[in-house]
Amino acid sequence: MALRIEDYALIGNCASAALVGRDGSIDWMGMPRFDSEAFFAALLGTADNGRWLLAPADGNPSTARRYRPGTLVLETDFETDTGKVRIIDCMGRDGNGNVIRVVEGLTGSVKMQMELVIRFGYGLMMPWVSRAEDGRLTAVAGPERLTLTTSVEIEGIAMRSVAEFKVEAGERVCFVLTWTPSIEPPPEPIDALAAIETITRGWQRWSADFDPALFGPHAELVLRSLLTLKALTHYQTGGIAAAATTSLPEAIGGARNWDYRYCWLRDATLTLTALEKSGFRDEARQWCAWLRRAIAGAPQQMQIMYGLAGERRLLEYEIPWLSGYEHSQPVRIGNAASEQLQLDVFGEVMGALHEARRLGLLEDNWPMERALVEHLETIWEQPDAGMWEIRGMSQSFTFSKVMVWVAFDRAIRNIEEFDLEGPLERWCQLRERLRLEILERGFNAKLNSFTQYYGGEELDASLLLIPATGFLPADDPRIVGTVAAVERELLRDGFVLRYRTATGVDGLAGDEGAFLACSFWLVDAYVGQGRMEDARALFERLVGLCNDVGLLAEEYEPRKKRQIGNFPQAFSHVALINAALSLQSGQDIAETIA
Ligand SMILES: OC[C@H]1O[C@H](O[C@H]2O[C@H](CO)[C@@H](O)[C@H](O)[C@H]2O)[C@H](O)[C@@H](O)[C@@H]1O
Repeated sequence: MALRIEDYALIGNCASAALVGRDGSIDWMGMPRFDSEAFFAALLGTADNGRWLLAPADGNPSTARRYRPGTLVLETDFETDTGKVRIIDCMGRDGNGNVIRVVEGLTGSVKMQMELVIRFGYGLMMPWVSRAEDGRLTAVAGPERLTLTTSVEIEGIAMRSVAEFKVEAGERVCFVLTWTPSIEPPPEPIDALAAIETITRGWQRWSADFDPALFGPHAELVLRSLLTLKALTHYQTGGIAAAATTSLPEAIGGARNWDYRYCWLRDATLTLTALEKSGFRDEARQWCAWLRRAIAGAPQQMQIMYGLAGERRLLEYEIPWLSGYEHSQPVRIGNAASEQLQLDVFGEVMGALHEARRLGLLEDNWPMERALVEHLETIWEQPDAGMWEIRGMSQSFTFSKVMVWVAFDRAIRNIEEFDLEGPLERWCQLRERLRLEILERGFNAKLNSFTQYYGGEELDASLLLIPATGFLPADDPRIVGTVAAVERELLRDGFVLRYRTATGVDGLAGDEGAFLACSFWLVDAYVGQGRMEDARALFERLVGLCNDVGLLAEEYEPRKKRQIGNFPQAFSHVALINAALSLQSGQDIAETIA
């Protein structure tokens, strides 16, 4: 069985990623892209679905792990009765991507085991494993090839490649697993030790732009969050994956299991804002370029999410041969949310592009934005699936309408601030009409709160974001009332739920945990209302949920005290960064969505 989600750490090369367990097993990985078919899929099944174990052979070693500061180079120390070893894990881009694993003897002598089980096609396809002319192990199935370079003697036993070897203090044993298309020549061998140092320096150069003073006492965790966002950003395309995994469940044993290895405009736009506010302008520029390419075309065909290079067909299907994380089924590939109408996305896109223009990162894009807003004029009154991507009946979600307001507002500001052409008066009238409509139909005076959707009586954590849009300030009595209502209705064991699943609004069976981003938004709301003690206390509680290497999944199950949902998730880390920023500056994140 796979480990607890928080027992994994992320390594990656800004094109694909892998999860390394505390036990030394890489249980999730595909190459060359985040959304490639995994060849290690034990995370969602068993060891027979592919994994790469490298660990002491005997006993029950104690482990401690960390990233090298400012990098995605992971060090796991194993202490046994006979000695101590360190495994250094990281990924590079030699070939079409590789994993480098080095066992370093620290003290004594440790007997090690290695078990490599490659199953291409999400844990299903057994490859043909053979020796290349130079003696290296190669595994081929159809279009894919993996090549293992090591000095260790490997045996094939029961469809697995295994080895046992001893590591003495001061000794280093290297393994490099490289992915290449099978039609290309095998990869050139590399110097693993030199590559690790180069990769370390590359990440540290990136981290050098980080200014801890902006973030206060938890600056180190913020840097880890930024590194995680960077790791989820595809270096060539600029597309940002929402998470490194598919189908880690929102409730253990449940069916709310989705594929997050794609680029959501919402998540990515918020990621861009967090990166930019943290001083990482190049990423912001790259993202703008990605966005322009992805949404280029007919505005009515804009999607809420795309593949990493802007691919549009993300057909959702189930893969029944994987038993699911702790038997949480189904395991899904692709995501049908790509076909939904989610009106908030227009606000996020227009907000991000307006901000990019203000920062001088955007030129000549206005005709496309104008076309998008003109299209929005024709559809904004429709009910939608909302930012939570419900699969039940569409509704007029209040937050969606607020984000429609944002889209018109930023379009107007673009015209006014940058002297651009557009139907200013018509859009001003629409914006005002929306404002009045939202205040009338999205606010319930009896509850003294905004509601999940027009005319409803339920709460929704997305409403906590209203001050960040500029629609109303954080200290407006209607916002204060909404925050109080969220505290009353959506807090579970001190963490915020997205909404009450029991109402059936999402059309899905079962429950889910507390959505971590929402709890961070409550921190922002407290800061906005000057409730600094509450803000600090909640923030401390939340950062206490980060695993030993600073990573967060999408959700937390307070009763079982464990992380759940896809991992690590950009949304959670973006919210952590913004909350740290707002706590440090002592004010709400006015217009984070802009
Ligand atoms: O729970 C239902 C939905 O869950 C996923 O969506 C969530 O993750 C997205 C990516 O981080 C985020 O943008 C969205 O706001 C979240 O609700 C899933 O992708 C959906 O298909 C599913 O309906």
